[in-house]
Amino acid sequence: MGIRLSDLGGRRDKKLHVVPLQRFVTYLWPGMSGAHLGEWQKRSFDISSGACTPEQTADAYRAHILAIQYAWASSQLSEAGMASLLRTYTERYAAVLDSDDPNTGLDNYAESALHLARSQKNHSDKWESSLTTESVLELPCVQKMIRAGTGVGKSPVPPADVNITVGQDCRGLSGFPPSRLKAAEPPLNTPPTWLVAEVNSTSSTAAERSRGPESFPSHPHLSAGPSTQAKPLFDQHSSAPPQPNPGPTGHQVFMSNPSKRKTYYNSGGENSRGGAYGEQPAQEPRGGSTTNFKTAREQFFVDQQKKHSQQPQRSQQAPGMAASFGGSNKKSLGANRPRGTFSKFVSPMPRQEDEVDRSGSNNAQETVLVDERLKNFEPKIIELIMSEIMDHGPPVVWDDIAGLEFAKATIKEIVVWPMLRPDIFTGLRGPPKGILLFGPPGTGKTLIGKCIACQSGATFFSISASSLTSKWVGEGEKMVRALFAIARCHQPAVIFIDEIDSLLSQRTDGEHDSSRRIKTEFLVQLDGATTSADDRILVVGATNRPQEIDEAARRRLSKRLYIPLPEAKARRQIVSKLMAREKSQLGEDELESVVNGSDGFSGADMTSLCREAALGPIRSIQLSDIATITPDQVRPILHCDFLDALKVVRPSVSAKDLELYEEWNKTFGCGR
Ligand SMILES: Nc1ncnc2c1ncn2[C@@H]1O[C@H](COP(=O)(O)OP(=O)(O)OP(=O)(O)O)[C@@H](O)[C@H]1O
Ligand SMILES: [Mg+2]
Repeated sequence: MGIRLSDLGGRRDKKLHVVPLQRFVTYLWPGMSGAHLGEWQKRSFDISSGACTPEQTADAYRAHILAIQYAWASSQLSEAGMASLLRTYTERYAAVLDSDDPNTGLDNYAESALHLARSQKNHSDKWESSLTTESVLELPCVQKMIRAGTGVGKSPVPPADVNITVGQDCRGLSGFPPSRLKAAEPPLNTPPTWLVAEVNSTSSTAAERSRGPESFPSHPHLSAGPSTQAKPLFDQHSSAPPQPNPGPTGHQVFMSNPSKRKTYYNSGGENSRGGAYGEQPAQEPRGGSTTNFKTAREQFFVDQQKKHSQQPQRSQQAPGMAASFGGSNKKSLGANRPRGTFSKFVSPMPRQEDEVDRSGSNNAQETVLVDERLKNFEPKIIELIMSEIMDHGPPVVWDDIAGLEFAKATIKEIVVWPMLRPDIFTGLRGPPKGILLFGPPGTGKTLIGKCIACQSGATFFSISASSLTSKWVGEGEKMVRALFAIARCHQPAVIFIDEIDSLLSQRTDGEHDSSRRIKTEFLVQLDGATTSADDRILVVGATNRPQEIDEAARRRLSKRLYIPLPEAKARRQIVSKLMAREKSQLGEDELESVVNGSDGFSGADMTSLCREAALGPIRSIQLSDIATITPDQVRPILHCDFLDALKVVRPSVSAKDLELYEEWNKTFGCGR
């Protein structure tokens, strides 16, 4: 094939371009004739001759790059060859763009890209082509091409004519230089792909520009597709001297650094199949004076974000951008985060629900003692059990309990001392874990429970049968389990179950399943609590119907203490203690007669007797004086008042009932 290297004669620095140009043409069209090679040689030499304006040079290099891409895309060029050529021509192209010498460079890379990204005109937009889709078809060269396309095997134009004369003025057609006309004349039946694409894109670009700047491609400088080849290679308007350099700004300083640009192009040019220039400049290392540098793409997104600050950050690249950068991984100002348009927007502001949840959880943490052992229980049940912890209220001391010396001593021995000295009460001396207080009503069983709560220093749970029963099936068992679990978390603990007969009455065949399950669960828990050596949980039950307690519960409440009716001494103490708080005049003999007259009375009955006697002074006041009398004028409680009270207050416990208690105490009781 006849490569006419003779055409290179007289050109300066021709040696520098012959070899790459030959290789380029060989890569592009292995079977190309010498006319093609000459065309490329001529163009390359014209570019490097210095006769071209920087704009023309940049356009020419860009055309080279596109031609390389087309050749590679049409399998006319290997990938390695494409990468090598791309590297060469992108470096040259970048050098023209970056150079701040107005004679050789544009120094407007970023600025130009920014303008284009904003769909604004820059100085490259000064060129206005007069070509339209219709007018381009009327061009002689196009007509020739059309005619040549209809012919077979004929070349209408001699190969020698297929040359591009760069930089020559064109007077024949406004906006379409003769070089373009020459280049457009088809030297072969099938013109080179780049040439056809270029002509087509030129016409389309003219049509687009006629529609206004809005329809202009957003990023023609960096776009790879044919439609983005928006500017002609060489036009008369672009030969005008470049715009005065406004002075290097931060980004211009960076972009005018050819070494950095070289690194930029080398970084991804070979592997970036979809983009002509590989990695975008956003991946350049930043620091020092380049910290404030923003690439055109970054600046574009910043502007977009400012414009649409109310909208979520865009994650999708603009179509032009995506085409330009090939869709490879790019660093940007967060625009390529994996948060798509339809992905959930996460507001940096705390949500109201979060605030509620957080406060709710805090409250729950404050009200419910979190323990690993309680994790399986519902918070609601735990909260209910915790509310059953007895509020100490008015303190009750042992002396407030009249009589009952043996019971008090036993309870002190079982409850108080082991709590105080657990190291001594070990082994066989270990206290019983279950106590049953049984006896006639009103004898002070509940009062003893209150005293234990106050004096033992243990966590006191006062549980009634009603608090453990629920209309919901299964809730009662959960309550029982939760009760003992919480007690284990708060050792030492006393679980006081008043009226325990209602909870642990003997199981019968006719009873409801739910109450039977609660009893069973309670017995299971009671067994564990009363047999575990490590747990310091005391279960105290009180009942005035001990004979109704289930035998299994009776066994578990091993210390069964009879709380009998108060003896005469105890009754005296009750009256004396109550009268000491009131204004009374009760002599020893008179008190003795009251104690003797109240035989068989319970502690509650003795309290009722004193209340009745205390109303005697009021009843002696005249009705006319009741509104005006002062407290000091009310007379003291006298013996006669007790005698009147003894007439109306009767013992609440019958002798028959007492026999049952005595009998049961002899059978199951632990007292003397
Ligand atoms: N031993 C006592 N010493 C002082 N007061 C007592 C004594 N026993 C009973 N009382 C008085 O009687 C009231 C009722 O006592 P308490 O409620 O403890 O009786 P109880 O044995 O629990 O009766 P029930 O079996 O009906 O529940 C007490 O508030 C107290 O005023
Ligand atoms: Mg009671």
